[in-house]
Amino acid sequence: MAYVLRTHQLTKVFDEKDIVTNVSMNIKQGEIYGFLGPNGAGKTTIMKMITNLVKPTSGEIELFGQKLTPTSYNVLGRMGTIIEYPIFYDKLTARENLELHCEYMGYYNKKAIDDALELVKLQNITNKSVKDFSLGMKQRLGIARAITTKPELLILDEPINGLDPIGIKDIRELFKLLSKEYGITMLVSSHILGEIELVADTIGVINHGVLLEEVSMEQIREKNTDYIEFNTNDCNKATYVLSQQLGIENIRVIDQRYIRIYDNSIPMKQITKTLIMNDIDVDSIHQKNSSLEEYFMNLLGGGVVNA
Ligand SMILES: Nc1ncnc2c1ncn2[C@@H]1O[C@H](COP(=O)(O)OP(=O)(O)OP(=O)(O)O)[C@@H](O)[C@H]1O
Repeated sequence: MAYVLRTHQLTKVFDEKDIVTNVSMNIKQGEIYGFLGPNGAGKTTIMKMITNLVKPTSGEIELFGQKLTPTSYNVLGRMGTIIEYPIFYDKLTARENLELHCEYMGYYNKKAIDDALELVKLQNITNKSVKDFSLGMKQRLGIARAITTKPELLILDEPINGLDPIGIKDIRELFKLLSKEYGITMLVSSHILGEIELVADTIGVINHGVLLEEVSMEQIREKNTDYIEFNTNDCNKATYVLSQQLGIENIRVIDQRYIRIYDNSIPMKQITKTLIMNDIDVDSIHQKNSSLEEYFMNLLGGGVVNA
């Protein structure tokens, strides 16, 4: 398996506070890696360490198979990044901003600028200065800037933040295009699951600086378990009866109103019968599929991951 980016036990302590702890991420060539976690989880700090903007307290970063050091300029030149909000020269146009950027990077190539502007659909906005751009246009220009130098890896920190649904859809399509057509590996952070799950091949979930899970979307979909859910006014008695009489252990009480049974071996009919025979009122009992959202909510212990 070819990895474009790996971190090994990456750790950052700021002011004696553990901000990132022993994070080992593995990003494969060509994939979109969704980096999901609530605000303040440590995503930006990790991205800054990967781009040499912040020095790790300990641990290692491996980019394109090479260990990242303070002088890894060649490796950094193979990446395009937007970390926090993209900053532009406000009075200049989109093209002028890209030209300046390319000159600064020592990579002036008119065709690359044309291609990048076309990819993000800004090729016809010729006279407008960036100060008159919408947030979505600025995000798209940020991506254009990150891809003008033909990077192999794109690192984008919350690129969808603050965009309207149409802007989000545009960016999502752009990500897929960059990944599938141009083979660019992407590390994209977000605190919103709905944005990430539609584009990512692999998801890394982080909370309080700890990587809780790194899993492919395919595996996640397989892991989504079925359960039986019913509504009752006496959850305590119901859980007691189900565990004592049917031996069901995998039970969860939601809001003191609903009970979920994660045990496929007992038929729904038998559960209903047992509850009724024990004088427990049961409203609406049904078989359900737990959603992806619940899976992540459980993992994050209620952290914000949905819009
Ligand atoms: N230079 C710094 N000095 C001290 N603390 C910092 C510094 N940079 C970040 N932090 C703290 O590290 C924690 C993680 O911040 P970080 O920006 O990495 O999180 P995040 O997951 O990207 O969240 P957000 O989406 O809100 O930016 C926060 O509590 C933040 O206050």
